[in-house]
Amino acid sequence: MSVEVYYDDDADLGLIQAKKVAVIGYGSQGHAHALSLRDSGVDVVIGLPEGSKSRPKAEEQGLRVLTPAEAAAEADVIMILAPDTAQRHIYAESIAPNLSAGKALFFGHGFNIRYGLIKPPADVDVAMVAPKGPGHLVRRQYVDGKGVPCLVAVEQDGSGNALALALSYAKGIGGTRAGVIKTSFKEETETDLFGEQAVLCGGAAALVQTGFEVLTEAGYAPEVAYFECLHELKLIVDLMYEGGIAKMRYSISDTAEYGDVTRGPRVIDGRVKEEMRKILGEIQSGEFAREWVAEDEAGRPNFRKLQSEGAAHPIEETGAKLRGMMSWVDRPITETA
Ligand SMILES: NC(=O)C1=CN([C@@H]2O[C@H](COP(=O)(O)OP(=O)(O)OC[C@H]3O[C@@H](n4cnc5c(N)ncnc54)[C@H](OP(=O)(O)O)[C@@H]3O)[C@@H](O)[C@H]2O)C=CC1
Ligand SMILES: CC[C@](O)(C(C)=O)C(=O)O
Ligand SMILES: [Mg+2]
Ligand SMILES: [Mg+2]
Repeated sequence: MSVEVYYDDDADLGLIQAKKVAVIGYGSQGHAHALSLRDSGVDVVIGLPEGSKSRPKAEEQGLRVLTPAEAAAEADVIMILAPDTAQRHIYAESIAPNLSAGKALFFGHGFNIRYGLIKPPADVDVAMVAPKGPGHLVRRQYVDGKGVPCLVAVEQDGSGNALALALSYAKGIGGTRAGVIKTSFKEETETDLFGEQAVLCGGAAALVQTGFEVLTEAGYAPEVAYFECLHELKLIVDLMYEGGIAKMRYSISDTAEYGDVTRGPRVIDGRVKEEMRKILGEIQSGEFAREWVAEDEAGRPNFRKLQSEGAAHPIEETGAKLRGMMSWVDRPITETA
């Protein structure tokens, strides 16, 4: 199945420049979209509740900040970049009353539409521009003249022009510099959740922590284990990013490559693949979404406990000490780039 990939020449920045855009939320994605759209010549307003800790950050950047309802009322395009679990409440209280016919409702991830938590009226555009990368790097890449690839999708095309508008928005945040793939809300949501759970975040973090534990429990120095299992992973993944697994294997020693092809499949074996299939099934059936919404509504007790355990893992203390010695690595997260 071939996909459509759009680049700078396929998108007209003028479409989004002609609209007023409300970015609801100013966190990882919100600050990146808002600042890059503004730098692309778009009229942007931020929607945040009174008392939000993000307000001073947006105001320091010279952005106009209103409440979500006021921002939605002013805007032609409303991009929701608040936490997924908060979006249905923000929509009901602040956006729906201000979502008149002809406006566009945009998302950075399809969770609330895919699982039926938000049901917009038929006379508005509903589209998604979902960067395939963390917001702080979306902004950093834009500033550096590069871009993070994005997915776009159109759920409702009230105007008949929703795809062109989404592509224009994607160009405004640098996405079309790297490539923008047209997909559906369903495909984006299910693949994004799978990727972050099984591979990018859940899988990778568990792999790193487990490797670190095996080495340190066997008596090796935590510092050596940290460099081996975490720090060097970035350098190995950099080669994969540049030229695939083939380029990584070209650069490593043949001893490493032999160990890679004979031992890797013993670590990530049939049982792991079967578990990945189960995780995908929970995403497809809506089980994960129901669990996450219920956990959030209960005040996130299990999530908070697991977050604390992760933060207390010995690899964090070792890493903090070592990164402190490498000024180029210990780079603060900033919303001001
Ligand atoms: N993080 C990422 O890189 C990616 C995220 N996404 C998607 O982007 C969306 C935003 O995620 P992310 O950037 O991580 O979110 P963050 O948690 O980083 O930021 C959320 C922002 O929303 C604000 N907020 C919280 N409650 C409300 C409210 N009731 N009304 C308005 N604003 C509110 C927060 O303000 P305060 O400071 O006051 O809490 C904060 O500014 C999600 O749909 C996510 O799935 C997609 C791709 C990657
Ligand atoms: C990989 C995590 C992510 O999906 C992302 C940065 O793309 C997220 O939801 O934060
Ligand atoms: Mg993602
Ligand atoms: Mg995600």
